[in-house]
Amino acid sequence: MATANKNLSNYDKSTLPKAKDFRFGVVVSEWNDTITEGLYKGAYDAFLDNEVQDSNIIRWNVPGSFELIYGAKKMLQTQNVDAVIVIGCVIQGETKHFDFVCEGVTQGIKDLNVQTDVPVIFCVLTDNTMQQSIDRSGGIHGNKGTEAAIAAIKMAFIRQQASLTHTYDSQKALSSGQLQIEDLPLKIGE
Ligand SMILES: Nc1c(NC[C@H](O)[C@H](O)[C@H](O)CO)[nH]c(=O)[nH]c1=O
Ligand SMILES: CC(=O)[C@@H](O)COP(=O)(O)O
Repeated sequence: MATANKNLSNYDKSTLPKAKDFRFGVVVSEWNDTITEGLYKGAYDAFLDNEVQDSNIIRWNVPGSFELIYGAKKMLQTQNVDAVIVIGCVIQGETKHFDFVCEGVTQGIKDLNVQTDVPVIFCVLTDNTMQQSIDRSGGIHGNKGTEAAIAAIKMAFIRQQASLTHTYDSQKALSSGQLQIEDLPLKIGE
């Protein structure tokens, strides 16, 4: 559904997982900073509205959207976070640079979601005009930053549940005798 048909920034807190104990990283591009600051405010306000503690929101800035990839990689490698949001705003200029930046960031963030265990939420506007960016960072079409924070809360919960499920299954199988210790994958140094 196109954003123009529905403001996706409205959410019902009662339907969301409890986020009080989650820690979130947010990597923010400085390109088009009037837009990225609006996106960040949307995300930050949504986190606080869902009882995320200010001290559990870690913000780093990077020069442009292409650097969001490296920034997110170092964030999840060095910080104990349950999810990361990358915030950027790429606006079409005169050349094909827009295409390469957008594709590069998209693929890079996708790779991080495949290769690492921490969800990285894609909050990068790829707009034709500044007005489209204004409309989606707290304007008539809502705030993609708000949507990203809600997605981050949901994905952090999924990650938490998945780890519990994995641990529970193996312990349950072991205690019930269905599974012998030698059947478990050999883990060195854990
Ligand atoms: N034109 C935009 C850029 N371009 C800069 C790149 O993201 C990158 O920082 C540069 O190529 C150096 O690696 N970045 C945006 O975030 N938004 C733009 O509209
Ligand atoms: C996405 C960009 O890098 C772009 O805004 C730069 O503008 P131009 O294509 O006119 O050099």
